[in-house]
Amino acid sequence: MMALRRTMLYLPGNNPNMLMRGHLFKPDGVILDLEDSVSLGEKEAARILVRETLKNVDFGECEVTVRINGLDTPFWKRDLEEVIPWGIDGIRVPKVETPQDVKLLDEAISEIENKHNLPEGKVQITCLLETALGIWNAYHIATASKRVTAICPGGEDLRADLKTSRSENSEELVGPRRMVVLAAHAAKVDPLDTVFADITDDEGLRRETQWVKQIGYQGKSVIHPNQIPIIHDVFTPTEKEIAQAQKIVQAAKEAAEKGLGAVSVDGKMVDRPVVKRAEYVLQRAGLLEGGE
Ligand SMILES: CC(C)(COP(=O)(O)OP(=O)(O)OC[C@H]1O[C@@H](n2cnc3c(N)ncnc32)[C@H](O)[C@@H]1OP(=O)(O)O)[C@@H](O)C(=O)NCCC(=O)NCCSC(=O)C[C@@](O)(CC(=O)O)C(=O)O
Ligand SMILES: [Mg+2]
Repeated sequence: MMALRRTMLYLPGNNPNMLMRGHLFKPDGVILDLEDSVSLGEKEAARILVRETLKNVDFGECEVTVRINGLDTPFWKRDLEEVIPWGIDGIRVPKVETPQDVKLLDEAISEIENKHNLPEGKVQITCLLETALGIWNAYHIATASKRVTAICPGGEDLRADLKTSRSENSEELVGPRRMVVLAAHAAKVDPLDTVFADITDDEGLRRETQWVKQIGYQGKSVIHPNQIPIIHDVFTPTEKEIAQAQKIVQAAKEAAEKGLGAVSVDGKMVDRPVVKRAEYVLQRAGLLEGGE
């Protein structure tokens, strides 16, 4: 079945309560964070805490990712060495700007996998694109290694790099978000959206999530457990959508049996792209095998 990444919850690497309990809120994934939620003075202690959490906590069905420090810092290699041996699903790497960044990371991960006799290539990479250069290079970054399975705009850092600020409708992120989603689909990796910073604005979160879903995103990073049900609600097909998709798939099947390409359902043309979209709805609902 299609692996869902509707919500990826950040767990600050210096907060034992959040590290141990985050998965209980049932996000699709958790991101144990060693980067921007941890101050410079706490980097070493957080790395140890994150390692111990990985060793001792059963995260159940959650995808487990660690956000390491940037490749331009003295921390990232030690971060990798401490977390990769403990069976994580992936590394989230911040502020990626070029395909060379990805290659460097890929090689460093392979070295650690080999050293610990782990199957090479199992650890996936999610790239955060948080500068204008990173956004510009999105497709080349997404295709720089087979390990890359997702790319995400990093809205907060991006606003800083673009020398702008957070506006009510995040207009400043429209272009970057569209570039990332296009690059992700071209590269056949998951486009995952950035965080919504106002943890009290449920309506704003719902509106933003509906918009990013509409332009092709498959999920969103999350900073507070209260955001999870809202985002799941938006990204989970409704009963009405499922019923419509089943009707379309059934009509297409019957048409194919009669040797027809296009048919109409409820007065609207159903051809191959419409069927593909309906199949995608059923895959997201866990009712059809397949999908990336
Ligand atoms: C905002 C706040 C301080 C509020 O806390 P408060 O404690 O006041 O909230 P309360 O409402 O009191 O919490 C009620 C209960 O939920 C628990 N609880 C809360 N949050 C939880 C959580 N995350 N995980 C597990 N548990 C949680 C809490 O422990 C309590 O549990 P309990 O006491 O047992 O009842 C807290 O949420 C928080 O720290 N969030 C994560 C912040 C973070 O990681 N930032 C970095 C990642 S973004 C970034 O880097 C930008 C980016 O790079 C990224 C990109 O786009 O990807 C870019 O550039 O854009
Ligand atoms: Mg950031």
